[in-house]
Order: sequence, then structure tokens, then C-alpha cells
Amino acid sequence: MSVSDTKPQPAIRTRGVTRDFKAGQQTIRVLHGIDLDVCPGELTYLVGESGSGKTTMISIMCGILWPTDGDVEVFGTDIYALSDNELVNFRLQNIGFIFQQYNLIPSIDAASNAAVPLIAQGMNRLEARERAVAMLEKLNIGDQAAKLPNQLSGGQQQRVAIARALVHEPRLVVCDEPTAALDAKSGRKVMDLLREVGVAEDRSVIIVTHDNRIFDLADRILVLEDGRITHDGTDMPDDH
Ligand SMILES: Nc1ncnc2c1ncn2[C@@H]1O[C@H](COP(=O)(O)OP(=O)(O)OP(=O)(O)O)[C@@H](O)[C@H]1O
Repeated sequence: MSVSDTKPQPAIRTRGVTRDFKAGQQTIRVLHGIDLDVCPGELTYLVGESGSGKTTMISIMCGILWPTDGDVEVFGTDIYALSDNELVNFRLQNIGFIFQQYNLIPSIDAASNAAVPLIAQGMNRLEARERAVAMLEKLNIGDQAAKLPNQLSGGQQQRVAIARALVHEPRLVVCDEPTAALDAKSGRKVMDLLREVGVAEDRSVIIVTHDNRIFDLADRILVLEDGRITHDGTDMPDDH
């Protein structure tokens, strides 16, 4: 068996990914042919200035924004070759998201919000709620389980969104600024939990962050500048 045969399948594999947006008469190219393998078993950060294309890139990686060109595989599945229904199901089974806007459902309590992916997968409500409360407890907000989102602080709402992303133990967790609203100690705790739940031999977490308090926790740091990857290493480049 050759060495390449033993290499694990990438969690994400992109080839030649470009993305254009229309701005009036003009077309703006935001991503310029990104080739990237994100490995399972690693906590990967995507870092870069505002407007460099990070949110566009992770949205493409997790199947919610079509690339203009190029291929995206998630655990070997060519996700943009799937039908709309297949893609929805694939995301449901395999991907957890934490976006800057928490998108909690205002009329249901924290536990019900955190249980959404399990219920969408068909789990009965009682069991789904129990698992959601257990995840809220891990995030130190078990005592807030019965509160509505508008009764929670910004940091607590974010933790509910994190619980919702992790509750179904997806193989890929994608987060946009997961620690931005948290104090340093809570931020590191969230990162510990993301690693504990999200990173394993066959699981992977990718995080967009500006938060230099947590740069030391990454296994791999990618820097995006004007839609191109300009650094790929275990640490931040010296000039950042
Ligand atoms: N739907 C859209 N229509 C037009 N332009 C867009 C759209 N989405 C993003 N862009 C543009 O693409 C560029 C990259 O945006 P993106 O949100 O990916 O950057 P970012 O690195 O995540 O920034 P930030 O750190 O501020 O969130 C920006 O110039 C933005 O204005």
C-alpha cells in the first residue's frame, strides 16, 4: 500500500473555488480559485481582514452558498452535485453551523432551540430535549434551558447556538466568530468544548475568527487575503 492510500479522506476538499458577486453593472470576484484540504482531527482557523472572503468561503464549504466555479467535497461527497433535497439532508446529518447571527427561534425556549437538529432528524421530542439540555449543561447554561431567547444575554444566546450546532455530533462544525461575544475565560471554554465534541479522527472543526486570545488553540491557521490563501501553518504569520 502506498503512503497516499493511507492518507485519511479530507473533511473538506476544495479545488478551484471561485465566487463572484454582482455589484450594479460590475462583477466582483471575491474568491480566486481556492484549493484547500481541511483534515479531520484538526481544529482549523480561517483568519483574515474584514472583506477578505472568509464568510463567503465557509458558506461555500458547508453547502449554503454555491461557488461560481470549482468543486467542493465534504467527506468525499461532491456537495454541489447533490439535488436540493439531498443537500439539505446531507447538511442535516453532517454539518453543524454557528453563525454570527445566532438565528434562534424567538418563540421557543433555549432547550427547544438547541434540540432543533435532532427533531429535524426525526428523534422524539422528549429524548431530543434531554440531549439538548445535557449539551446546554456542558456549556454552563443548563439553568437557562426553559428561557426564551429574548430572556437571555448575548453570550447566553450564543451558547444556545453553539449547543444547537453540536447537539447532533456532526462530522463537520463550521463557526463564524464563536468567541466574539464572550469574555476570555468563557471563550476558551467554548473552544475546549468545540475541540472535545467536534474534533476526532473522523471529525473536524473550522473556525473564522479575529480573536487573538485563542490563536494558540488552533492546530492549523489559514490566512485569507483578498480571496486568496496567503498563509497555511500551525501559527499566525509574524506580520499579523
Ligand atoms: N451577497 C453579496 N453580494 C455582494 N457582495 C458580497 C455579498 N457577500 C459578500 N460580498 C462581498 O464579498 C467580500 C467578502 O465578504 P465576506 O463577508 O466573505 O468577508 P469576510 O472576510 O467574512 O468579512 P468580515 O470579517 O467583515 O465578516 C466583501 O467585499 C463583501 O462586500
